[in-house]
Amino acid sequence: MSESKVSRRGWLGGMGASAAAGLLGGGAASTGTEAQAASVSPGRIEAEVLVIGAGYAGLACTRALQQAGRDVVLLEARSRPGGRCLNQAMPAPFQRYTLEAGAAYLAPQQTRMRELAAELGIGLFPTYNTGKLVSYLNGRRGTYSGVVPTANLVAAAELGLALLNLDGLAAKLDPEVPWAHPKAAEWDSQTFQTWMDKNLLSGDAKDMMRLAVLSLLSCEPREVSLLFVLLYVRAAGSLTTLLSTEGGGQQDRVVGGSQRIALGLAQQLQGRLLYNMPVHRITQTAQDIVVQGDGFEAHAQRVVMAMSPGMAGRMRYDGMLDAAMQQRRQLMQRMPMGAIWKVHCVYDRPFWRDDGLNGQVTSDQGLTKVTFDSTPPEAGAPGVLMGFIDGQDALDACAMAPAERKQKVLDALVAYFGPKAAQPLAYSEQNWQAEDYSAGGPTAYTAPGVLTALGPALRTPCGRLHWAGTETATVWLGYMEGAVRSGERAAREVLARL
Ligand SMILES: Cc1cc2nc3c(=O)[nH]c(=O)nc-3n(C[C@H](O)[C@H](O)[C@H](O)COP(=O)(O)OP(=O)(O)OC[C@H]3O[C@@H](n4cnc5c(N)ncnc54)[C@H](O)[C@@H]3O)c2cc1C
Repeated sequence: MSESKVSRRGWLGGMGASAAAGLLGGGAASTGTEAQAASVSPGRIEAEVLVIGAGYAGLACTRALQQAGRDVVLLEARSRPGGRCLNQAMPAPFQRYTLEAGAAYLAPQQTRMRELAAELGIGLFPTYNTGKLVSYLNGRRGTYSGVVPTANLVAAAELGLALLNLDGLAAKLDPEVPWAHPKAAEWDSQTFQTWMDKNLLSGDAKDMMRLAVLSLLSCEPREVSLLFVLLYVRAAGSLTTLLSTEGGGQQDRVVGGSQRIALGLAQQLQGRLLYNMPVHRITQTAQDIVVQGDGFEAHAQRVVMAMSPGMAGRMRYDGMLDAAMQQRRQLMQRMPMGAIWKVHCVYDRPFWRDDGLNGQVTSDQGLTKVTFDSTPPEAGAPGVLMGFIDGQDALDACAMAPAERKQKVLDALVAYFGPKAAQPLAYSEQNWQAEDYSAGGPTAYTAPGVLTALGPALRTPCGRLHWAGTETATVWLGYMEGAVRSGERAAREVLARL
């Protein structure tokens, strides 16, 4: 393997103290020293391939290139790996336990993530799923089992049929080229709300379907294209798989938090992962491709952008005027992120379990409408209720004072789980809209017209520039699994061209 030429002296001179701390291993995982030791010229990095963004896509891509014997450097803006996946210490006095502020769950079908966990010796455990779910619809509280709330049997039957109908449509799509389906234009000319209005009669069924979209994409049905929803479903197998705990998207959790897998991958990269390196400009020349950020310049033969289209769209791109790049630029303006908060309420014990409840909620009101039991697996750990705030609620929550927001969350939990929920011993919240290098979550989506007009631009390389990130995946698009697979696909693309 040829050696990267990386100047440590130049970076330390050109960057602030926190950046320097990151370079010296002060971030969440040590950067190691191998690439830095190959320092030759101030402020300049040289590698065969540069990967930008150390979320799961970038980590998987860099690892695959390194395993293929290529000289690769991974540049990350933050001082930690994992991107939309973030472990946090629980608030005092429970700080020895971990909360997952971002991605948490793994489905049994998410095989690459599970293989990586196994390889790193990181265990999984089942999401607490014993007992009934709570439904809170039209101001009435009930309990149920399975995927669909049964408080209104007619609506439940209608919803069940709608799920089957959507699964049937999704199954016809080729996830590599959903825009090539004969009905793609029809499906991409309407929002999911339009489809719901045409296909669901009862208000309750519409409310529950809205909740399904909110919980999967953190956007409103009126914002997202039907074709995109079908692609999302197709990439995961079925809507039931996406919405299920046992056997589906929420089946398992990672012991110690899902960012552990990212930290483990980062550690394997032996100094090729550099933190506090936000990239601002990418220039393609006849000989190479140049990446610039605060106080550094990096040269390579190929660059992989491993982040959401919106984040990639914030760069300045020079020397790339071909049609593929013009289309990519347009796409990057047209793929907004969902809006999401994650809140955690910590209690001395998981009291809802005593009432035969598994901590999961389906609600059409309240600031948090979907909750899970996020109690850590350690014996004697405190009970934790996690709530998502999605879509319009998430946008509204940005404008609330912290005390008001917390009170609204607790009001909702009291409605679902009773008065004991009113007094958590600790409370924490994560606002993904406020994260500079995510700007929302869990994934980007497309409004009508975008996939059919610009879908191929998701993955088409632009000269020496390649695109990864979960949004470019065809399997478990929007999930950690999709991110890993997208990174490995981009690595194969690069290897074929080096
Ligand atoms: C609240 C929440 C809950 C979720 N729940 C789940 C779940 O339960 N299961 C699941 O599988 N998925 C879940 N997801 C989705 C999952 O987190 C993402 O699909 C996945 O992490 C995306 O990985 P990525 O590598 O594609 O992008 P990212 O994780 O966004 O990584 C991109 C990286 O690029 C970096 N970057 C951005 N701009 C620059 C720049 N200019 N220069 C250098 N670096 C830059 C960022 O800092 C980041 O590290 C959730 C997400 C959120 C937010």
